[in-house]
Order: sequence, then C-alpha cells, then structure tokens
Amino acid sequence: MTQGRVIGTDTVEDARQRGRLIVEVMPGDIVTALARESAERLGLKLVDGPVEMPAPVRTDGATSMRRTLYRRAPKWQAPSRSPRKARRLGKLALIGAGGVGGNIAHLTSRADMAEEIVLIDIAPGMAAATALDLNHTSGITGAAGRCIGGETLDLVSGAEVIVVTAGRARSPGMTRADLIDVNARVIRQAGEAIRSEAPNAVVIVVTNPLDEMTTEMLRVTGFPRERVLGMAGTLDSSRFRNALAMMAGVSPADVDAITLGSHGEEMAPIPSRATIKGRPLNVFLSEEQVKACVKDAITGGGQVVALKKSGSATIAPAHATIELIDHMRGARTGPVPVSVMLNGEYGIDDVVLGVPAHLGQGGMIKIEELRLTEAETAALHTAADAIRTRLAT
Ligand SMILES: NC(=O)c1ccc[n+]([C@@H]2O[C@H](COP(=O)([O-])OP(=O)(O)OC[C@H]3O[C@@H](n4cnc5c(N)ncnc54)[C@H](O)[C@@H]3O)[C@@H](O)[C@H]2O)c1
Ligand SMILES: O=C(O)C[C@H](O)C(=O)O
Repeated sequence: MTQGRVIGTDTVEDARQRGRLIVEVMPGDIVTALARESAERLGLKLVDGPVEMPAPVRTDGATSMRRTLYRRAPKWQAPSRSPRKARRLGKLALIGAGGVGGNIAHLTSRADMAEEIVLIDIAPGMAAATALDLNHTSGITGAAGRCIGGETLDLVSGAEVIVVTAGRARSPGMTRADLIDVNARVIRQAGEAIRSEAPNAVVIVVTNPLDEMTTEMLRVTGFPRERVLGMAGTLDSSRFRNALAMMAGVSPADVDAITLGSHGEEMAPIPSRATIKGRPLNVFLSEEQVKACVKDAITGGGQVVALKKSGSATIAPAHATIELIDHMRGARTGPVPVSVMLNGEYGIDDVVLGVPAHLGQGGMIKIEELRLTEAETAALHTAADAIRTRLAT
C-alpha cells in the first residue's frame, strides 16, 4: 500500500488561509500522487519549489510528486544545523561586559568571529580583565581575533557591530519595565558615543526593557531602523522551543517555534506557526499543554531571576545574541525574530516590536509578515499599545 503525507499545517482551514500546502518528505516516506490529489480536492493552492531531501526518498512510480514538491515552512530555529560559510566581522564592540556581555565576548572569541573584540564597561578594570582572560585562551583555541577592554565609550570607534548590554538587570519582584528610567540614561550615553564614533555601525540592543531601550537607541543615534535591532525574540523563541520539547518529550532540534511581540509581559509566542517533527502541535500536545508552554516561555526570564535572587539570565541571552550576529555574518539564513521599528507591518506603526526579519551585513534587510491567527495578531497589537504607553509616561 502507498502512503502520502500532507503535513506542516495545523488544519485544512489553516492551509487554506495560508494559501499553500506544505509537504515535507521524511526518510523512508513513500511519496505518491495521493497528496496532490487530496489537496486539489480540498481546493488548496500548491506552491511548487525545491525540497531539500534529508535522505533518499522512495517513490512508487507515481510521477507527479517526485523529488520536487512544495516549499517548506520557514524554519525559525537551527540548533542542529551545520554552520554555512560565514563572514568574519571586523571590529565588534560590546558596551557592557557583565553577565551577558561577558558571555557574548566568550562565545564570539571562542568562534573567532571578529578580527577585534572590544569590551567596554564602567566598572574599573573589569572589561580589561575579561579581555586579557579571553586572550589567554587563544593558545588553546587558536583564535586570531584580539580582545581589548577599557572603560571609555570612545573605544567603539569604527566598530562594525556594537552590542549594548550595559545597564541594570532586574531583581525578584521587578518587571523589566521597572528598569526604564535607570537604563534609558545608560542607553543615551552609549547612543551618543555610537553616533559620533561609529556612525556606520549596526547596533544590537540587549539592555532591558528591550523594546523601549531599542526605541531610545534609535532616537539618540538617528540611525535608520535597519541598523538598530533589539535582541529578545531569539531568546524567547528558544525558551518556547525548550518548553515544547520537554512537554512533548522530543529533542529541541525537532521543534520549530517563534515568539514575537514585546520582551515583557505582553510577549507573544505563536503556537499556530509551531511544529514538532514538522507536524502541528496538536498532534503531540493538548491545548492545555501548549498553554503551559506559552506561559513557560513568557515567564522564563522571571524564573531565572527568582532563582538567582540577584541578576538575570546570561548564558541563553548571549547565545540568542550570537544568533543575530550569525545571521548578519551569513552563518545562518532565513527569518529570525528581532525587535525593529515597524512602519506599518502587521498594521502597526512607529513602535519597536519583535517580528521575524531577514538580516545581513548592514542589519535588517526585510521584515517577514506572517499570516497569524486573529488572537496572535491581537496580541501583537496589545504589545504595541503597552510599549507606546510605557514610553509616553
Ligand atoms: N534582551 C534580553 O533578552 C536580555 C536578556 C538578559 C539580560 N538583559 C538585560 O541586559 C542588561 C545586562 O544584563 P547583565 O546580566 O549583563 O547585567 P550585569 O549587571 O551583569 O552587567 C551590566 C554591566 O553594565 C555595566 N554598565 C552599567 N552602566 C554602564 C555604562 N554607562 N557604560 C558601560 N557599562 C555600563 C555594568 O558595570 C555591568 O558590568 C540588563 O538590563 C538585563 O535586564 C536583556
Ligand atoms: O528576565 C530578565 O529580566 C532578563 C531577560 O530579559 C531575560 O528574559 O532573561
């Protein structure tokens, strides 16, 4: 008996809404014309395109599907993908060399991602000490990139990419929004130095509250929106995937999921676009279980804060920042969640919000507008309104 599998959409209605059918061929599948016939009967539009075959696919002689089927769903994650040939950055500057900045320095230095890594921190001696410590690893790692550290912001001069983690982290009982005043001052200082010393840089803001601080960085530097990005979506999406993988008892590499919206109370994980082993979540999880995973993603940062008592997560945020840098230097491709100023995308104007976008050497290339459910779209609008309100008060 032959089999044909049509997967990658939650429901037929969802597939209709998206206007396309996604077929994924897995090793060992027998592909027949059955899927095409079923699709046509259901009135679905098929989108032809190449499908990467993970392994040889047997066919039963039916001709219509062969090895080229339908375009794959976008992949939001790539934990197990082998790195493509990537560009090495020139000068990478890290403003803030604390928990997150120090981990970013470690990861970038270990992977020899930049010719020069400059750490800047107002804490006396701290950035210089970390830079020296990292240089001491080069005899083991063979990394050729040099690290330097100092206390003054003019060290950003000529940087190609600048990551800003300077500022206070929250303590138990605080929301990220509680940091708005204290950290806005830090962002203003950093932004002014960036504007004068590194006018062509792409800036990745990490400091919280993320969307508000990215807005402030845009305002102070006057840079185009393409060059001021906020990191949070890659972290929140990783947390969402981790929660789904644990709940379903599968490897995180089998989970594809994205989180959009604000990096705050109004975070918006997107279950309608999530898959496990290429299948909709409801194949593996109940509605209640998915809700629990959504909650886990939203509260993930707070859970770490509660456990640490002082300070917040540092390791996953550093990896999530590397994901953005990797997209910019060509080590990864495809859309990635990032906070950017919206100019009408998703029906939202003049607010920095987490959305999927393609990144390249000069920062953001293009925002990808996903078809979301009504509830998910409403969640984005709620997040946008909340950010507007916080910035206005
Ligand atoms: N966007 C995200 O997903 C995300 C994730 C984790 C942390 N964060 C945020 O990142 C920020 C840093 O977190 P952390 O854990 O690294 O904190 P941390 O306290 O370990 O490090 C912050 C560093 O900034 C330095 N600093 C403060 N003001 C400065 C200035 N004007 N110039 C240069 N350096 C300055 C401090 O000396 C300190 O070393 C916090 O605001 C935190 O909430 C955001
Ligand atoms: O939770 C925090 O305050 C830090 C960061 O935003 C995170 O999500 O880990």
